[in-house]
Amino acid sequence: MNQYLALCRRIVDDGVWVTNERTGKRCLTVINADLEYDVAGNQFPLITTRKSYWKAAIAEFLGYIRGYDSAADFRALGCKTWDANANLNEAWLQNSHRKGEDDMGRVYGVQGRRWSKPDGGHVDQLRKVVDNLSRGVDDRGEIISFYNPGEFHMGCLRPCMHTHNFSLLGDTLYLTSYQRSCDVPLGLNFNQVQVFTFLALMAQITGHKAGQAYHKIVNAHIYEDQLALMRDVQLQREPFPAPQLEINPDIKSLQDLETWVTLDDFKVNNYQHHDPISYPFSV
Ligand SMILES: Nc1nc(=O)c2c([nH]1)NC[C@@H]1CN(c3ccc(C(=O)N[C@@H](CCC(=O)O)C(=O)O)cc3)CN21
Ligand SMILES: O=c1ccn([C@H]2C[C@H](O)[C@@H](COP(=O)(O)O)O2)c(=O)[nH]1
Repeated sequence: MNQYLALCRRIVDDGVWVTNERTGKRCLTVINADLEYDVAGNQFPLITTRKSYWKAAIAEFLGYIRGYDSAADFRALGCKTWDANANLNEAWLQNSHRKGEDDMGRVYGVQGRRWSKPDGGHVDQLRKVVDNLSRGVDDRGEIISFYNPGEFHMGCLRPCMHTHNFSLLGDTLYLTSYQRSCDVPLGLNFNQVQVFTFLALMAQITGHKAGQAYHKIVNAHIYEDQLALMRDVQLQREPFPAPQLEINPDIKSLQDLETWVTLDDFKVNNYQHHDPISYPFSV
């Protein structure tokens, strides 16, 4: 939690105003942030200086794991975060690749599970990583990349957290995740939960101990209409100790994640938090 607050403070104190063409808003911006999560010690990096909707964050990630491309499928899991980008983003609404209501196009999970090969067929990146790690193999390329510039025009948004790189040292699994663009008041709440949970889940289904997760962010920003709430409300609050994440131990394979797992298979224990803060969202 302290590293999150330090990043917020750094943006408020040292950030530079940058105008963003896509949203038409100015963002207070810093470059380069390195966050680290103690998955081994189950220090769940949930924001405590406001109420954080961690279930929606896990649901969103489960949708990526399943390769979903429809905001309706995300809603069915308990996550509304793709509604606006799928249905209110003017450029995407005009795009001939959009297949209708709720379609997100070839984003995130579609690339992770069905990356198109130029000679036909698809690559299932996640399946390959799970299979290797389950055999105790780290080929130094256990990478899942959602970043496919050749298909950006076929999706509603370029991926923000775009690459997840797993590493095995002995029987301990590590994860390094890369993010090109980060909405610190809203998106990072979710992304911290997702990086942590991804490592915890992958360790569980491949039969390894979880180590640390490393989260590397390039452009970290606060939108102009979020700044006062962050500076004058959230940053004035004292954080509580980190809660713990409990995952149903019956989840044992990628197939389990693809078929029967729901949000009821995740619990957070000892979550103490301050009141909710409703930050504006930019489409
Ligand atoms: N501007 C922007 N920021 C983002 O963080 C973001 C995007 N766009 N577009 C794609 C996804 C969607 N994500 C989102 C979208 C909405 C919330 C949000 O509204 N969160 C609220 C309430 C969530 C709930 O009730 O479930 C929050 O207070 O955290 C968070 C992440 C993250 N991404
Ligand atoms: O997982 C996510 C997804 C999105 N974001 C934020 C970061 C930016 O504020 C927007 C995306 O806009 P771009 O113009 O494509 O950079 O969404 C996030 O923080 N986390």
